[in-house]
Amino acid sequence: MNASASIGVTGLGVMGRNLARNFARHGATVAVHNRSAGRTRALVQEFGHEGTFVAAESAEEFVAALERPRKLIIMVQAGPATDAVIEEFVPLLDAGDIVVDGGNAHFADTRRREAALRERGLHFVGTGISGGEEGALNGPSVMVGGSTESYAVLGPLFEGISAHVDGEPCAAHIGTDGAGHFVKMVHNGIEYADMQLIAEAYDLLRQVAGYTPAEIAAVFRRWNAGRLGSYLIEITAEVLAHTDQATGAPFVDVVADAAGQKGTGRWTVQTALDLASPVTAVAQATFARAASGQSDLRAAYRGLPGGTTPPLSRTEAERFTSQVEHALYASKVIAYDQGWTMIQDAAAEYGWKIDLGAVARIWRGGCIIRAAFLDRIRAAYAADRDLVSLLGEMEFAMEITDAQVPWRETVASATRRGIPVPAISAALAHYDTLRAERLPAALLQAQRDYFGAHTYARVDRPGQFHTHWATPGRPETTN
Ligand SMILES: NC(=O)C1=CN([C@@H]2O[C@H](COP(=O)(O)OP(=O)(O)OC[C@H]3O[C@@H](n4cnc5c(N)ncnc54)[C@H](OP(=O)(O)O)[C@@H]3O)[C@@H](O)[C@H]2O)C=CC1
Ligand SMILES: O=C(CO)[C@H](O)[C@H](O)COP(=O)(O)O
Repeated sequence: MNASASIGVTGLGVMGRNLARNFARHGATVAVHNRSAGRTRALVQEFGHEGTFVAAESAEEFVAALERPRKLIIMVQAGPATDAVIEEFVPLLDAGDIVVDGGNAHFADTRRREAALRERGLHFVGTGISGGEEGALNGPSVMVGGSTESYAVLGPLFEGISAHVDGEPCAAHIGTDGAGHFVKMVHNGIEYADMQLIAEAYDLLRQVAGYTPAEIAAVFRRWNAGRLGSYLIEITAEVLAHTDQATGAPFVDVVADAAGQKGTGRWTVQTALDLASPVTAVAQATFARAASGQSDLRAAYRGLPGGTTPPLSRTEAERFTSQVEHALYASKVIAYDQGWTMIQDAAAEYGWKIDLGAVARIWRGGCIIRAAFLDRIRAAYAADRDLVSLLGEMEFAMEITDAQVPWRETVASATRRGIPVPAISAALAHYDTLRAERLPAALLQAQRDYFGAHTYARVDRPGQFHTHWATPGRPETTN
C-alpha cells in the first residue's frame, strides 16, 4: 500500500467516523481503520465522495498507508480498549511516529502510556476532543497534550479542523504528557456543574415561579441572548419547548428523572480530592446525578415533610425570574473559577505550563460548554496572566457584587420551599468561604489536636503547636 495518508483514524464509531470525515473535508488524505471492517467499508461507501480516504482492513495495512512520521488517532473507549489498540499498533510503528489518543482517557493513564511509548521513541499525545458527534464533524474544541515536537506536527492539522471563533482556532497545545486529557476532564466536570446549575434554575422557575416548560423555554431563550448565552442554555430552551409526540406532554415530563454518567465528572471530583482543589459545584453536580438514581432511597423518603410557601403572583414570579438569572450567572462564574483553580493546582503538581487564557479561548467554540462569557475569561487572562481568580477581574467582581441579594434570595426561597439546589448553594457557600475573614477551620484544628495530637499553627507566632489536653493545666508545647 502507498504511504499517502497524512493522518489516520482507527476506531470509526460516532466520534472517529466524523473526525475522519472532518480531516478529509479539509483536504487531508485520511487512512481509516476499525476493529470490525464493516464500519470502515460503510464510511467509505457513504462518505467517500467528501474527500480522499484510504480504507485499511488490517492494522498492518493501516500503518503502511501513513506518511512518515506516521500520525494515527485512536478513537475508542477509554481504558482497556485503548490499551488493546496501542498494543496492536505500537509494534508496527517506528521511532518518531505519533500516536494520538483522542478518547476521553483518564489523564493518569495518559501519563503512563506517554512514558511507556517515549521509551520506545514514539510520541504519545493524549488529546481531549469535545463537541460530540456534530463537533467532531464540523469543528471540535481540541485540547492537545504530549511533547512540543509532536504539536509542531499535529498543531496545523488540529487547528485546521477545529472550530474557529473570531478567526482563532479552538485547538491548542495545553502542556506535556497528560495535560490535554486533564483539561478535557475538567471541561467535562464544568459541563456537569453547568448542566446541574441550569437544571436547578429550571426547577425553581417551574416550582416557585409556577411557569410551564414552554414558558421557561422562552425565559431561557431570552437569557441566551444575554450574558448567559451558551450552547447549554440554547439546547435547554429547545428541550423545554419540545412536546412528546406519543403523549402530547412536555417532553421533559416523560423523561425518567435519574441522570446517567459515563464517569468524567466523577474523575474530576476524585482528582480534585487528591489535589485538595475545592470544585464543590462539580462535586454537588456529580452527587446530584448519583442521588437522582437512588430509587430505593428516594421511594423511602418521598412525601416526607419539607418547606412550603404560597404560590407567587405573576409580578412576583417575574421578579423571582430575575433573581434566578443572577443566581445562575454568579454560580456559573464560581463553578468555572473552581475549574480554572483546579487546572492551576494540577499544573503546579505535574509541572505543566498551562496558558489559562488559551483554555478559555479554545472553549469558546466547538465544545459543550462553549459560552459567550468564555471570551471575557480569555480577555481577563490576556490582561493579567497571573490572575488568581476570576473575581480578581473588575467586571466579574462587580457582577458578583450585584448578585449578592438575588443569589441569596434564590437559595433562601429554594430552602423555604424545600427545593434542592445543591450546585447553586455550593457555589454560594464557596464564595462565602473564600471571602470570610476567618473560618471555623480553626476549631477543626483544635479538635484534631485534642483527639490525635495532630498539632496546629497559631495566628500570633510561627511553628507547630500541641496542647497536652489530658495534662492538668493543659500546657502547650512547640516543635
Ligand atoms: N460520543 C461523544 O459525544 C464523545 C465521545 N468521546 C470519546 O471518544 C471515544 C470514542 O467514543 P464514540 O465514538 O462515542 O464511541 P463508539 O461507541 O461510537 O465507538 C467505539 C469504537 O471503539 C471501537 N472499539 C471498542 N473496543 C475496541 C477494542 N477493544 N479494540 C479495538 N476497537 C475497539 C469500536 O469498534 P467496533 O466497531 O469494532 O466495535 C468503535 O469503533 C471515547 O473515548 C469517548 O469517551 C469524546 C467526546 C465526545
Ligand atoms: O465528552 C463529552 C463532551 O465533550 C461528553 O459530553 C461527555 O462524555 C458526556 O458525559 P456523561 O455521559 O458523563 O454525561
